[in-house]
Amino acid sequence: LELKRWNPDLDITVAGHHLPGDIDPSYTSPYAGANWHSFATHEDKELQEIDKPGYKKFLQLADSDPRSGVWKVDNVSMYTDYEVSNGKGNMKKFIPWFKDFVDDFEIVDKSKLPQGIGFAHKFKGVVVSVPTYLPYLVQQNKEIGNTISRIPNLFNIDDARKFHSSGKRADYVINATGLHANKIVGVNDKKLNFPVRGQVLLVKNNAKIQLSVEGFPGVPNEMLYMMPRKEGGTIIGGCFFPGNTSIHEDKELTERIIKRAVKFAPELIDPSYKNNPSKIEIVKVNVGFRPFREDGARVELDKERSWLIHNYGAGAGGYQGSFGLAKKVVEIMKQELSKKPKSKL
Ligand SMILES: Cc1cc2nc3c(=O)[nH]c(=O)nc-3n(C[C@H](O)[C@H](O)[C@H](O)COP(=O)(O)OP(=O)(O)OC[C@H]3O[C@@H](n4cnc5c(N)ncnc54)[C@H](O)[C@@H]3O)c2cc1C
Repeated sequence: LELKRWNPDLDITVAGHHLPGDIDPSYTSPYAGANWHSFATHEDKELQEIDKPGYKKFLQLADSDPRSGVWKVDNVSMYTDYEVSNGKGNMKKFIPWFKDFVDDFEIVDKSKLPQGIGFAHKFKGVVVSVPTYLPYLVQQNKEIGNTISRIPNLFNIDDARKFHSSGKRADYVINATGLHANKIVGVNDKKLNFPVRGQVLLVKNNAKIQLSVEGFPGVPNEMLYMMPRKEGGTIIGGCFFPGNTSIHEDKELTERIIKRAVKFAPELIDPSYKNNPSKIEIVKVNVGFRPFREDGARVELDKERSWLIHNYGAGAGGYQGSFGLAKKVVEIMKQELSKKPKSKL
């Protein structure tokens, strides 16, 4: 979409074995929450630059295009007393790099924190309702003149050139194959690519804000986060389990997630708030796999194949980083096309 916006003359086919509407553990995007909450450290300027455009874009979509399924909701991050004491007084750890970048950032006054919480901050956040946003992207692609195409599962990257809608060989391929990118013959990547399991609940209950709580003793890979969706209902998670490939719901984790959610957001089961049910009503349990890559996403021109551009390994931030990653691809294409102007992708 960003490529076509940059250069309307490009003849672009968006091809995938799975397309929006499909549900399959090897296709991550439908399982996400999703929100913008950059995970970049203070030192990781590269990831910060990748995440920045997404924040502005999602705010703009929330303001200007109701079809996108994006809306603005305050985002509060809390850290338990346990987490704060583990930080040994180093509060910088809890203050994100984006404090001067996002709208309305503030440290929450200690007097307003619930029991057991040692520190919290807040900013103007966005929630992307994925079941609305993915079909919206398909529609946007069609309207702008790109072709969407379902293709077989490819085992060799050279085959990707065969699937241009014109029937002719594509001049360029952007490899955005997510989880299994490095298993495709020809995608030579020495870095480790690995799934990080997530389990989130879609519930009928409505939360007031986006809330995350970190620091539950004895379970370092679990946290609480919730994102109320524009159409109603809330996504509640979660966990980060690297290398765990179980596609089955962990029922005990579901129970822990519910217990934490009700503790920190009692409005979820308060009928006086948006007619919420008086208990948590689960619509769906989503188990998904974040496509992590050691040292971050790979966005570059391939060293051996001059027609191949990689864009995979977005990990836990494929939505928030999407516009920044696309920007990098556009930069690469700009350089390439300055060499040969008319292209099929
Ligand atoms: C529980 C959970 C919560 C998340 N929450 C957030 C969040 O709040 N914010 C955020 O920014 N991110 C979030 N993420 C991360 C985000 O979902 C991912 O980073 C993103 O979806 C990755 O997108 P992708 O396009 O790279 O991969 P995918 O969505 O997996 O798409 C890959 C595409 O390539 C195709 N493909 C792959 N291999 C082949 C092949 N061999 N041949 C043909 N086609 C192929 C697939 O069919 C598919 O169409 C979350 C993830 C999970 C699991």
